[in-house]
Amino acid sequence: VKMDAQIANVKFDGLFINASGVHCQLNNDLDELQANTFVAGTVTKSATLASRPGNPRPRYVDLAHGSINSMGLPNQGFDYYLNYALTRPSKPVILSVAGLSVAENLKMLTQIQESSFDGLTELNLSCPNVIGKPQLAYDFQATEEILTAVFSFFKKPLGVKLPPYFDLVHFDQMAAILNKFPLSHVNSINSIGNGLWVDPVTESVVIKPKNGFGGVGGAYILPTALANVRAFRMRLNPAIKLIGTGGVTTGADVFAHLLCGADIIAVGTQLQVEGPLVFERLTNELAAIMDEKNYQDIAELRGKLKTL
Ligand SMILES: O=C(O)c1[nH]c(=O)[nH]c(=O)c1I
Repeated sequence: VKMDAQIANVKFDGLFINASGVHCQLNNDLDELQANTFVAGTVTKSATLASRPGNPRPRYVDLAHGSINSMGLPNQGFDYYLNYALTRPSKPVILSVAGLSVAENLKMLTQIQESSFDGLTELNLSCPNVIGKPQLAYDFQATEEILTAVFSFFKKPLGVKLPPYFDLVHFDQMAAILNKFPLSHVNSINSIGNGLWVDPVTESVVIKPKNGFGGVGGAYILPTALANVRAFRMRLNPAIKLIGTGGVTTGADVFAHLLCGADIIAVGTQLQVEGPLVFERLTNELAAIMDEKNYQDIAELRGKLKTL
């Protein structure tokens, strides 16, 4: 079964990447994914200029049908990931940046522009867990302003990581903004921000930061992820590709994301829970579904979701 995709000048020989934040903080984590036959590319942990320890622990918990996290952007610092991208990969590396200010984002993007990096860059506009900082992509004016500033000098392929939206008018408004820019891709969705999990035994929240509020991932968020992928596929210029992220735990979930229009698929919570073997399982489960339906190539079904 043919499973590949292209975003800008980058060819992915397969469908799967990790979701930024999972299995991608250190070189060894990234190398392990790069070496995995069923992984087509890797995304680095979103970077800030300086390294960060992140929020106090416990800051990640697996739940019955997903996860909750308030990591707080722990990372080794931008140079670490740029170096990785420049020296190590056999497969595509997507560099994720999440500066704490517009200036910090522009500084990192300038360094990428001036470097020999020729892969994809992803501007994370949706981190929900930096205390005191909003998810930037919920501010449409600020989003348009930062993309205008970025594209005034950044000439390499650039995508954005978006939070989930929950209102069709917001899809219209956000897509209208994104269509103004020569984006390589949109990665949708990030975790559903500021969920809360309560442990009835301890009568307590389960993560320490932010009084227990954190981003929700995993099966809980699949309907929201599918809606966002579909909504943006229907609204964005075809030249803007889609990375479908959120709620993938089975081959059927992958198939659903593809029907909604995803070009490649990112796996987060289920990678955290199951480890890198998840990619072989998802590949096999998807291939079985495609065989059963007599599809030879993903291109035959991508974006072909039917309505009633
Ligand atoms: O807390 C985090 O580090 C984090 N957690 C998320 O769920 N999404 C993000 O984009 C980030 I930057």
